[in-house]
Amino acid sequence: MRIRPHSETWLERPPRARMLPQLRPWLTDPGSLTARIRSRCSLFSVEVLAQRLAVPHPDEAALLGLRRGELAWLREVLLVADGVPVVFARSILPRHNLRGAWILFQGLGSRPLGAALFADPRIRRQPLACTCLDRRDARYHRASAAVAPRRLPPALWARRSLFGLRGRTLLVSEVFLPTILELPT
Ligand SMILES: C=C(O[C@@H]1C=C(C(=O)O)C=C[C@H]1O)C(=O)O
Repeated sequence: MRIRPHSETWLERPPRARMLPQLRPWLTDPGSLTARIRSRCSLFSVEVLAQRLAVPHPDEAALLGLRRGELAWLREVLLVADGVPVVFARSILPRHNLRGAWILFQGLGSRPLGAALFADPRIRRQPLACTCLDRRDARYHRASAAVAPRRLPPALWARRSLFGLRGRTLLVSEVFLPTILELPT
């Protein structure tokens, strides 16, 4: 089934009307998501799903200043709290960024990207934006495949932001699975 690129709208602030109040802090906390989850569970882990060259989603490419169809480094993971996946995360790094400052991307393995990003005072996070991804978006299906056979609701809230280090940029997107609400807010 071909999923046509869907141009969703990324909002600066989550709409109050369409969102469970307990989800809102997860979408707006500017700190490390890894740290926030770790502080709310006993056992945290990162399940690496993919780490390879790939063509970003059109709106990801636009945000990173890449041409449509231009390859970039993709890392997709599940953040797992006490054995339960709670976030599907997708990070995109332009290929020319891999050398030098961003070499960390390659050596991470199952260590959380956030632990490296937030440990470096030189790294700057740009403002968060959020959207609701549904079956029209290929990333919804990536998240759905990652958690199968667990079923997902028809739409998932997600957030994203750019990280910058010496003019190089990394785009981190985080899709919140319904199980995130089982953690203390
Ligand atoms: C940016 C962070 O890193 C988290 C860990 C990721 C990974 O290991 O690939 C990806 C996205 C984030 O949810 C964070 O902790 O805030």
